[in-house]
Amino acid sequence: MLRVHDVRIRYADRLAVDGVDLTVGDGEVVAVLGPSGCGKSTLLRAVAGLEPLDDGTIVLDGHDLAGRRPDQRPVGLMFQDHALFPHRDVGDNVGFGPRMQGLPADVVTARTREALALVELAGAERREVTELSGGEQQRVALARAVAVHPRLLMLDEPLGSLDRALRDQLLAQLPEVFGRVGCGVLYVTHDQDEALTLADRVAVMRAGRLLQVAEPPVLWSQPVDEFVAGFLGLDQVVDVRVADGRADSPFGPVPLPGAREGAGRLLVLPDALDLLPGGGAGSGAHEGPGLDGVVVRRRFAADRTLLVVAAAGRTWEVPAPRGERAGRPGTPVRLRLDPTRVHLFAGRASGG
Ligand SMILES: Nc1ncnc2c1ncn2[C@@H]1O[C@H](COP(=O)(O)OP(=O)(O)OP(=O)(O)O)[C@@H](O)[C@H]1O
Repeated sequence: MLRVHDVRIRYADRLAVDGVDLTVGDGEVVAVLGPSGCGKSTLLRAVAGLEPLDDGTIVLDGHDLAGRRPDQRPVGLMFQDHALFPHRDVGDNVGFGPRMQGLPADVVTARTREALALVELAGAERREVTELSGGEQQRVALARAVAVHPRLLMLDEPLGSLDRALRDQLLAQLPEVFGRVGCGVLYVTHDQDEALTLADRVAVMRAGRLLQVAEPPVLWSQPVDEFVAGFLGLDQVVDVRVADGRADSPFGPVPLPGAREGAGRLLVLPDALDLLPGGGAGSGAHEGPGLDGVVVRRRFAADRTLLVVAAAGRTWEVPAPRGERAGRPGTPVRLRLDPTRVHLFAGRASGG
């Protein structure tokens, strides 16, 4: 439905967007994920018609958007600073787009009602924007973006200004809203949680270029390089040497059928490791790939407890076993590696 082809956008002497190709299908949610300054917003602004292209094309529903003003493009926009009109009430804010489209008053009213219901603010038309909480304001901004019945909904860091609890709450609601709106969605964020939670496909951007566009499980288990992995929080990477379909790693030999020979870097996925049950250091030598280490500390993540284990000159994280005394600092343990939960980075000499 949306086809961005070889788009370049230059500010003075620097390319903010450098040869980007990206598609969004009807009903598909695509997240553009990348660090601050990588060009995400510029790309989104270009699709909205707020930034001229230096090169490339943007086609929506088969129509080249070149020369179409922002208000002539069938897109809905929502930004981090929601930019609601403070002196108008909720209904006037949400009805703004449909009014600008020249729709009759009764249609504007119906669109407004429908959009507010969608974000669970039914009946809030006459409330003052200034009296709403931050989360409610963001929902009004979302309602305003969908009230125009866009073909493409574009959101730029829509949850960026919210505190953690509100952010999580809205994050949980967004998939249903997107599903009910039913149009394509382009979602810009620097937060990998948001991208992986919401998107059918994630495009990872760095310095104006897209490094990888993939479905979340693929991105997570087969990142193209260490930057993409690191940006997703995957940082358990070790040097290996591959020969005869096996990687010689600190865990011992790891089978990698078909992998290219030579030096490489092996990503150990977060779910690859557990503790050998009942195993102190030195036990389980015949249990497949493993590594002896010592518990450093416990770490509480949102929904589980992890043990930080020192082994082979670095630390690793494994799910903590149940039980009060299990995994006390100083306890010798044996890490067990699931050899199917690793990924060898395709690289110069080490690809595979
Ligand atoms: N109007 C402008 N004039 C000159 N340079 C700009 C302009 N807008 C953006 N840039 C530069 O272009 C690059 C990309 O900016 P952009 O806002 O697209 O990045 P971003 O990934 O969205 O970052 P953030 O999440 O911080 O907004 C940055 O280096 C930025 O400084």
